[in-house]
Amino acid sequence: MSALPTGLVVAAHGRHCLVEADDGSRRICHPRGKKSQAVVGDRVRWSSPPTGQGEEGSIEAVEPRRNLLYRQDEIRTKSFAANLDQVLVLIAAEPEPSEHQLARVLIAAEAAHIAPLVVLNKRDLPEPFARASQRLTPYRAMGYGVHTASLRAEGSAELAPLLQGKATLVLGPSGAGKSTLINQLVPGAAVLTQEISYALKSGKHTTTSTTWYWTDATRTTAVIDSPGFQEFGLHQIAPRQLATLMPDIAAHADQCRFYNCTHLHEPGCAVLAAVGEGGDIAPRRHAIYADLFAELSQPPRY
Ligand SMILES: Nc1nc2c(ncn2[C@@H]2O[C@H](COP(=O)(O)OP(=O)(O)OP(=O)(O)O)[C@@H](O)[C@H]2O)c(=O)[nH]1
Ligand SMILES: [Zn+2]
Repeated sequence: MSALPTGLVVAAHGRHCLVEADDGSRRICHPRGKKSQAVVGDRVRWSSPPTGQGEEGSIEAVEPRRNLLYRQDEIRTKSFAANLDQVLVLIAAEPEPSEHQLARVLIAAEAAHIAPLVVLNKRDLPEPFARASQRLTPYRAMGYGVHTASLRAEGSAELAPLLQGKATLVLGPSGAGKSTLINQLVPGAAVLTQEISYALKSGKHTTTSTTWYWTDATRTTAVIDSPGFQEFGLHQIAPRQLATLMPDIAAHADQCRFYNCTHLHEPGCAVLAAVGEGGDIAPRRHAIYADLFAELSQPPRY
Protein backbone atom coordinates (compact mmCIF):
# COMPACT_ATOMS: atom_id res chain seq x y z
CA MET A 1 0.00 0.00 0.00
CA SER A 2 2.76 2.44 0.90
CA ALA A 3 4.11 2.11 -2.61
CA LEU A 4 1.01 3.81 -3.93
CA PRO A 5 1.23 7.54 -4.64
CA THR A 6 -0.29 9.94 -2.15
CA GLY A 7 -2.78 12.60 -3.08
CA LEU A 8 -4.88 15.32 -1.50
CA VAL A 9 -8.66 15.29 -1.66
CA VAL A 10 -9.60 18.75 -2.99
CA ALA A 11 -13.32 18.21 -3.53
CA ALA A 12 -15.83 15.55 -2.66
CA HIS A 13 -19.35 14.73 -3.60
CA GLY A 14 -21.14 11.61 -2.50
CA ARG A 15 -18.68 8.83 -3.00
CA HIS A 16 -16.61 10.64 -5.58
CA CYS A 17 -13.55 12.68 -4.80
CA LEU A 18 -11.27 14.86 -6.79
CA VAL A 19 -7.73 13.90 -5.82
CA GLU A 20 -4.73 16.08 -6.50
CA ALA A 21 -1.44 14.29 -7.06
CA ASP A 22 1.82 15.70 -5.76
CA ASP A 23 2.59 17.11 -9.20
CA GLY A 24 -0.68 19.10 -9.10
CA SER A 25 -2.59 16.98 -11.60
CA ARG A 26 -6.11 16.02 -10.59
CA ARG A 27 -8.21 12.96 -11.10
CA ILE A 28 -11.63 11.73 -10.03
CA CYS A 29 -11.41 8.79 -7.67
CA HIS A 30 -13.88 6.63 -5.84
CA PRO A 31 -13.26 4.83 -2.57
CA ARG A 32 -12.41 1.15 -2.75
CA GLY A 33 -14.35 0.31 0.40
CA LYS A 34 -15.89 1.79 3.49
CA LYS A 35 -12.53 2.37 5.12
CA SER A 36 -11.39 4.52 2.26
CA GLN A 37 -14.23 7.07 2.52
CA ALA A 38 -12.45 10.38 2.30
CA VAL A 39 -13.27 14.01 2.97
CA VAL A 40 -11.72 17.19 1.64
CA GLY A 41 -8.28 17.71 3.14
CA ASP A 42 -7.60 14.01 3.48
CA ARG A 43 -4.30 12.61 2.32
CA VAL A 44 -4.99 9.39 0.48
CA ARG A 45 -3.20 6.53 -1.21
CA TRP A 46 -4.68 6.07 -4.62
CA SER A 47 -4.20 3.97 -7.69
CA SER A 48 -4.86 4.48 -11.36
CA PRO A 49 -7.06 2.15 -13.34
CA PRO A 50 -5.44 -0.42 -15.60
CA THR A 51 -5.32 0.81 -19.15
CA GLY A 52 -8.64 0.59 -20.91
CA GLN A 53 -10.76 0.61 -17.76
CA GLY A 54 -11.84 4.22 -17.70
CA GLU A 55 -10.39 7.36 -16.27
CA GLU A 56 -11.32 7.10 -12.62
CA GLY A 57 -8.78 6.18 -10.01
CA SER A 58 -9.55 4.57 -6.73
CA ILE A 59 -8.77 5.53 -3.17
CA GLU A 60 -7.15 2.60 -1.45
CA ALA A 61 -6.55 4.11 1.97
CA VAL A 62 -6.98 7.32 3.91
CA GLU A 63 -3.91 8.42 5.85
CA PRO A 64 -4.43 9.12 9.56
CA ARG A 65 -6.03 12.53 10.11
CA ARG A 66 -4.57 15.32 12.20
CA ASN A 67 -8.09 16.57 12.87
CA LEU A 68 -11.60 16.56 11.41
CA LEU A 69 -14.20 19.27 11.68
CA TYR A 70 -17.73 17.99 11.54
CA ARG A 71 -21.24 18.73 12.67
CA GLN A 72 -23.81 16.28 13.81
CA ASP A 73 -27.56 16.63 14.07
CA GLU A 74 -29.92 14.04 15.42
CA ILE A 75 -29.72 11.92 12.31
CA ARG A 76 -26.55 12.58 10.44
CA THR A 77 -22.91 13.44 10.76
CA LYS A 78 -21.49 15.78 8.14
CA SER A 79 -17.81 16.37 7.73
CA PHE A 80 -16.52 19.72 6.67
CA ALA A 81 -12.86 18.91 6.14
CA ALA A 82 -9.82 17.22 7.63
CA ASN A 83 -6.25 18.26 8.43
CA LEU A 84 -6.97 21.93 8.95
CA ASP A 85 -4.70 24.52 10.50
CA GLN A 86 -7.53 26.87 11.38
CA VAL A 87 -11.16 27.80 10.90
CA LEU A 88 -12.01 31.32 9.81
CA VAL A 89 -15.50 32.32 10.80
CA LEU A 90 -16.56 35.15 8.52
CA ILE A 91 -19.40 37.29 9.82
CA ALA A 92 -20.43 40.79 8.84
CA ALA A 93 -21.89 43.96 10.26
CA GLU A 94 -24.92 43.09 8.13
CA PRO A 95 -26.82 40.80 8.10
CA GLU A 96 -26.64 40.93 11.89
CA PRO A 97 -24.58 37.93 13.01
CA SER A 98 -26.20 35.24 15.09
CA GLU A 99 -24.12 34.84 18.21
CA HIS A 100 -25.59 31.38 18.75
CA GLN A 101 -24.27 30.26 15.39
CA LEU A 102 -20.89 31.79 16.06
CA ALA A 103 -20.70 30.08 19.44
CA ARG A 104 -21.58 26.73 17.88
CA VAL A 105 -18.81 26.89 15.31
CA LEU A 106 -16.26 27.94 17.92
CA ILE A 107 -17.29 25.04 20.15
CA ALA A 108 -17.01 22.55 17.29
CA ALA A 109 -13.57 23.90 16.43
CA GLU A 110 -12.45 23.60 20.07
CA ALA A 111 -13.77 20.05 20.20
CA ALA A 112 -11.78 19.19 17.07
CA HIS A 113 -8.65 20.96 18.39
CA ILE A 114 -8.58 23.40 15.50
CA ALA A 115 -7.73 27.04 16.12
CA PRO A 116 -10.58 29.37 15.23
CA LEU A 117 -10.39 33.00 14.20
CA VAL A 118 -13.20 35.45 13.62
CA VAL A 119 -13.32 38.06 10.88
CA LEU A 120 -15.95 40.78 11.02
CA ASN A 121 -16.55 42.12 7.50
CA LYS A 122 -18.25 45.28 6.18
CA ARG A 123 -16.27 47.75 8.24
CA ASP A 124 -17.52 50.36 5.79
CA LEU A 125 -20.96 50.28 7.43
CA PRO A 126 -20.07 52.28 10.55
CA GLU A 127 -23.16 51.88 12.66
CA PRO A 128 -23.91 48.16 12.35
CA PHE A 129 -20.17 47.50 12.36
CA ALA A 130 -19.71 49.25 15.71
CA ARG A 131 -22.64 47.33 17.16
CA ALA A 132 -21.39 43.96 15.90
CA SER A 133 -17.86 44.70 17.02
CA GLN A 134 -19.11 45.60 20.48
CA ARG A 135 -20.97 42.30 20.70
CA LEU A 136 -17.73 40.47 19.99
CA THR A 137 -16.08 41.88 23.12
CA PRO A 138 -16.49 38.63 25.11
CA TYR A 139 -14.80 36.70 22.29
CA ARG A 140 -11.76 38.99 22.31
CA ALA A 141 -11.65 38.71 26.10
CA MET A 142 -11.59 34.92 25.97
CA GLY A 143 -8.62 34.98 23.66
CA TYR A 144 -10.04 34.45 20.18
CA GLY A 145 -8.42 36.39 17.38
CA VAL A 146 -11.08 38.84 16.20
CA HIS A 147 -10.14 40.70 13.03
CA THR A 148 -12.00 43.09 10.78
CA ALA A 149 -12.25 43.54 7.04
CA SER A 150 -13.87 45.61 4.36
CA LEU A 151 -13.75 43.05 1.63
CA ARG A 152 -15.72 44.76 -1.10
CA ALA A 153 -13.97 48.12 -0.98
CA GLU A 154 -10.53 47.29 0.36
CA GLY A 155 -10.09 43.65 -0.50
CA SER A 156 -8.57 40.79 1.43
CA ALA A 157 -4.90 41.83 1.53
CA GLU A 158 -5.00 42.62 5.24
CA LEU A 159 -6.07 39.04 5.94
CA ALA A 160 -3.21 37.51 3.94
CA PRO A 161 -0.76 37.31 6.87
CA LEU A 162 -3.33 35.33 8.85
CA LEU A 163 -3.66 32.78 6.08
CA GLN A 164 -0.07 32.51 4.89
CA GLY A 165 1.21 28.94 4.79
CA LYS A 166 -1.91 27.49 6.36
CA ALA A 167 -4.95 25.47 5.40
CA THR A 168 -7.94 27.55 6.47
CA LEU A 169 -11.54 26.44 6.39
CA VAL A 170 -13.83 29.42 5.75
CA LEU A 171 -17.29 29.27 7.24
CA GLY A 172 -19.89 31.96 7.46
CA PRO A 173 -23.57 32.76 7.21
CA SER A 174 -25.09 33.68 3.88
CA GLY A 175 -24.42 37.30 2.95
CA ALA A 176 -21.34 37.79 5.12
CA GLY A 177 -19.04 37.94 2.10
CA LYS A 178 -17.67 34.43 1.81
CA SER A 179 -17.86 34.34 -2.00
CA THR A 180 -16.33 37.80 -2.13
CA LEU A 181 -13.41 36.60 0.01
CA ILE A 182 -12.83 33.35 -1.85
CA ASN A 183 -12.96 35.06 -5.23
CA GLN A 184 -10.43 37.65 -4.12
CA LEU A 185 -8.07 35.02 -2.76
CA VAL A 186 -8.56 32.68 -5.68
CA PRO A 187 -9.25 34.49 -8.92
CA GLY A 188 -11.34 32.18 -11.07
CA ALA A 189 -12.66 30.21 -8.09
CA ALA A 190 -16.24 30.42 -9.32
CA VAL A 191 -15.37 28.91 -12.69
CA LEU A 192 -13.18 26.27 -11.11
CA THR A 193 -16.00 25.27 -8.77
CA GLN A 194 -18.37 24.91 -11.68
CA GLU A 195 -15.91 22.68 -13.48
CA ILE A 196 -15.32 20.55 -10.43
CA SER A 197 -18.99 20.10 -9.63
CA TYR A 198 -19.66 19.29 -13.26
CA ALA A 199 -16.98 16.62 -13.24
CA LEU A 200 -17.98 15.10 -9.92
CA LYS A 201 -21.67 14.97 -10.60
CA SER A 202 -21.35 13.69 -14.14
CA GLY A 203 -22.89 16.65 -15.83
CA LYS A 204 -25.25 18.15 -13.30
CA HIS A 205 -24.65 21.79 -12.49
CA THR A 206 -24.98 22.39 -8.81
CA THR A 207 -22.68 23.87 -6.26
CA THR A 208 -20.04 21.54 -4.88
CA SER A 209 -20.24 20.99 -1.16
CA THR A 210 -16.68 21.62 -0.03
CA THR A 211 -13.72 22.74 -2.12
CA TRP A 212 -10.02 23.13 -1.38
CA TYR A 213 -8.32 26.03 -3.18
CA TRP A 214 -4.66 26.92 -3.28
CA THR A 215 -4.16 30.68 -3.18
CA ASP A 216 -0.61 30.53 -4.51
CA ALA A 217 1.27 28.82 -7.29
CA THR A 218 3.57 27.04 -4.85
CA ARG A 219 0.57 25.40 -3.15
CA THR A 220 1.47 26.36 0.39
CA THR A 221 -1.57 28.43 1.36
CA ALA A 222 -5.06 27.00 1.05
CA VAL A 223 -8.59 28.12 1.75
CA ILE A 224 -11.39 25.62 1.94
CA ASP A 225 -14.86 26.81 1.08
CA SER A 226 -17.70 24.95 2.70
CA PRO A 227 -21.41 25.54 3.23
CA GLY A 228 -23.29 24.35 6.29
CA PHE A 229 -22.80 27.18 8.74
CA GLN A 230 -26.54 27.56 9.30
CA GLU A 231 -27.41 24.11 10.63
CA PHE A 232 -24.55 23.50 12.95
CA GLY A 233 -25.54 20.50 15.04
CA LEU A 234 -23.30 19.73 18.00
CA HIS A 235 -24.64 16.32 18.92
CA GLN A 236 -21.12 14.90 18.92
CA ILE A 237 -20.60 16.77 22.19
CA ALA A 238 -21.80 15.50 25.56
CA PRO A 239 -23.61 18.09 27.72
CA ARG A 240 -20.94 17.78 30.41
CA GLN A 241 -18.20 18.45 27.90
CA LEU A 242 -19.72 21.75 26.82
CA ALA A 243 -18.25 23.88 29.61
CA THR A 244 -14.74 22.74 28.73
CA LEU A 245 -15.20 23.94 25.14
CA MET A 246 -16.32 27.48 26.04
CA PRO A 247 -13.18 29.27 27.29
CA ASP A 248 -14.99 31.90 29.39
CA ILE A 249 -17.03 29.22 31.18
CA ALA A 250 -14.11 26.80 31.40
CA ALA A 251 -12.03 29.42 33.21
CA HIS A 252 -14.36 29.12 36.22
CA ALA A 253 -15.83 25.65 35.91
CA ASP A 254 -13.16 23.94 38.01
CA GLN A 255 -13.86 26.10 41.07
CA CYS A 256 -17.45 25.00 41.66
CA ARG A 257 -18.41 23.36 44.95
CA PHE A 258 -19.68 20.20 43.25
CA TYR A 259 -17.40 18.36 40.89
CA ASN A 260 -20.37 17.47 38.71
CA CYS A 261 -21.85 20.97 38.69
CA THR A 262 -23.88 21.71 35.55
CA HIS A 263 -23.40 25.47 36.08
CA LEU A 264 -27.12 26.01 35.69
CA HIS A 265 -28.52 26.29 39.24
CA GLU A 266 -26.19 24.73 41.80
CA PRO A 267 -25.18 26.49 45.01
CA GLY A 268 -21.49 27.35 45.12
CA CYS A 269 -21.26 27.46 41.34
CA ALA A 270 -18.24 29.54 40.35
CA VAL A 271 -19.54 29.93 36.81
CA LEU A 272 -22.85 31.45 37.92
CA ALA A 273 -20.94 33.71 40.32
CA ALA A 274 -18.95 35.09 37.39
CA VAL A 275 -21.96 35.87 35.21
CA GLY A 276 -22.88 39.53 34.98
CA GLU A 277 -22.60 42.60 32.77
CA GLY A 278 -19.32 43.54 34.41
CA GLY A 279 -18.32 39.97 35.20
CA ASP A 280 -16.02 37.52 33.45
CA ILE A 281 -18.92 35.77 31.76
CA ALA A 282 -21.37 37.83 29.72
CA PRO A 283 -25.00 36.94 30.49
CA ARG A 284 -25.55 36.25 26.77
CA ARG A 285 -22.77 33.69 26.86
CA HIS A 286 -24.24 31.88 29.82
CA ALA A 287 -27.63 31.88 28.11
CA ILE A 288 -26.04 30.24 25.06
CA TYR A 289 -24.41 27.67 27.33
CA ALA A 290 -27.75 26.91 29.00
CA ASP A 291 -29.56 26.59 25.66
CA LEU A 292 -26.94 24.26 24.24
CA PHE A 293 -26.80 22.22 27.43
CA ALA A 294 -30.56 21.67 27.17
CA GLU A 295 -30.33 20.85 23.48
CA LEU A 296 -27.55 18.31 23.99
CA SER A 297 -29.40 16.74 26.92
CA GLN A 298 -32.49 15.93 24.86
CA PRO A 299 -33.00 12.23 24.38
CA PRO A 300 -32.72 11.34 20.71
CA ARG A 301 -36.04 11.43 18.89
CA TYR A 302 -35.04 8.85 16.34
N1 LIG B 1 -20.86 46.98 2.41
C1 LIG B 1 -20.12 45.90 2.15
N2 LIG B 1 -20.66 44.91 1.44
C2 LIG B 1 -19.90 43.84 1.20
C3 LIG B 1 -18.57 43.72 1.66
N3 LIG B 1 -18.07 42.53 1.27
C4 LIG B 1 -19.08 41.91 0.59
N4 LIG B 1 -20.18 42.71 0.53
C5 LIG B 1 -21.47 42.48 -0.13
O1 LIG B 1 -22.23 41.57 0.66
C6 LIG B 1 -23.06 40.78 -0.20
C7 LIG B 1 -22.86 39.32 0.11
O2 LIG B 1 -21.54 38.95 -0.28
P1 LIG B 1 -21.21 37.49 -0.82
O3 LIG B 1 -19.75 37.42 -1.00
O4 LIG B 1 -22.07 37.13 -1.95
O5 LIG B 1 -21.66 36.69 0.48
P2 LIG B 1 -21.68 35.14 0.79
O6 LIG B 1 -21.27 35.04 2.20
O7 LIG B 1 -20.92 34.40 -0.22
O8 LIG B 1 -23.21 34.86 0.72
P3 LIG B 1 -23.96 33.69 -0.06
O9 LIG B 1 -23.56 33.84 -1.50
O10 LIG B 1 -25.39 33.98 0.22
O11 LIG B 1 -23.46 32.43 0.60
C8 LIG B 1 -22.69 41.15 -1.62
O12 LIG B 1 -23.64 42.08 -2.09
C9 LIG B 1 -21.33 41.79 -1.46
O13 LIG B 1 -21.05 42.70 -2.48
C10 LIG B 1 -18.02 44.80 2.41
O14 LIG B 1 -16.86 44.81 2.85
N5 LIG B 1 -18.85 45.86 2.63
ZN1 LIG C 1 -20.77 25.35 38.38
